[in-house]
Amino acid sequence: MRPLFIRRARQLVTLAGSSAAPLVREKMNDLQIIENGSVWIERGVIIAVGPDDELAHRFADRIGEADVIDARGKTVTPGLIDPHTHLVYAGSREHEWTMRLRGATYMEIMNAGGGIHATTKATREASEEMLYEESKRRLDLFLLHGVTTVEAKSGYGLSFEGEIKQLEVAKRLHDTHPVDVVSTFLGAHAVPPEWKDDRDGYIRLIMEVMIPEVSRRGLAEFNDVFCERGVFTPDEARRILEAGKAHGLTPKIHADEIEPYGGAELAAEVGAISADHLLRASDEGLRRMAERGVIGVLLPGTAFFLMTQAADARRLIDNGVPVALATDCNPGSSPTVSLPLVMSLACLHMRMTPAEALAAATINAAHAIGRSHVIGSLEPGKKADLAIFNAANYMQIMYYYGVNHTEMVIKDGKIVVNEGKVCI
Ligand SMILES: N=CN[C@@H](CCC(=O)O)C(=O)O
Ligand SMILES: [Zn+2]
Repeated sequence: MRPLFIRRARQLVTLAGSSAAPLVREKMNDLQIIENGSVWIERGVIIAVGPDDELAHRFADRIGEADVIDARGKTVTPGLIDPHTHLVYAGSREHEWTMRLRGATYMEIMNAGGGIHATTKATREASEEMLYEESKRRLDLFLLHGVTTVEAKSGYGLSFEGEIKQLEVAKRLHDTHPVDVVSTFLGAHAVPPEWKDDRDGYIRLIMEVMIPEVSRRGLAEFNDVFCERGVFTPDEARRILEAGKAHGLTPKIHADEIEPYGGAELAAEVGAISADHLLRASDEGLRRMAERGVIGVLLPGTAFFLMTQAADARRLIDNGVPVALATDCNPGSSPTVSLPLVMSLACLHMRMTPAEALAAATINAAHAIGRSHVIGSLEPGKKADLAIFNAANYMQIMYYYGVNHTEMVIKDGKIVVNEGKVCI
């Protein structure tokens, strides 16, 4: 494999120096930008990052053996990282969207057997092959938007076989697709209809059968619960998350999305790596999250698509909670793969600065999935995962909202998107 030399980026956004701890408060605005910057890559790893003249001098006698990418006029960033998706599912729910547009609420639709239950039915019925193909198409689209790593949750199987099938598909996608897929077990996404009259039986199935087997097979690193009134209570969530911990699965929580429910407090109590959604989190919950270093993963695309007030990102940032951003890609509340659009929404609906949004979708997102030592910034020794945007500066990636500026994506040192097309 020839070395790769990316040269003379108008802005090379490195986010260097934050691998040990996520960026918080004002530090989220410090992107460590190099003007006219270059990157030298060998065998999939970043070897050097710096001003072009410095690197041209250092590698002068090796430039001839390298593939050179001219990034003049472009903005180069770490590959974007999406730390909250429901990537693997079958079917779609546009008819429910129409019902919501006519006034039905998300929870009403779910309680009437639609929502998560509808996607669970479709996902259970899909063959592993169909599930793989549908999810692979979505993963291609993520890549085309500059995303090189996604977290992917199960939670549409809601049975032993169904959950394992989803996680197996996620693993196969990770093994076969350039985008890295990091798996989270979400057996506690909803109580499936067949367990309606014995919810404790379902919770015990999760704790005593699913979690041990998911862990034994190495199918997930994280364990998540949809902790919301009418779904799983904080006490139930605590039991499930503690059971996961006992089997080496790190907790994550869907917390305080629809009403204040103690999810943020629980995230801090169990030592979750992240608490996600947080639209209605209490001040006390956020204070405890900041104290324990729990990342707040915010999902402004979900609030936008559910037509509700977005999370108060400023309140999180001012309280010292490290913030990451994600698409929440799923067929019910956020059917998008565009992390750049989510970054625009973070600015427009949550008043994050473009710098904060980019930090939240790179290094802080890496922290939210326990990968900050390998991805999320452009530094020697890290994976060579980069996105090249047809934008004169990082702000334009978000300012021209709804436009996909991704021109090239480098994954593990290989060009996998060129001129806006997947070229694997
Ligand atoms: N809130 C719960 N889970 C998903 C939605 C899943 C669905 O509607 O299918 C979310 O994060 O928004
Ligand atoms: Zn979710």
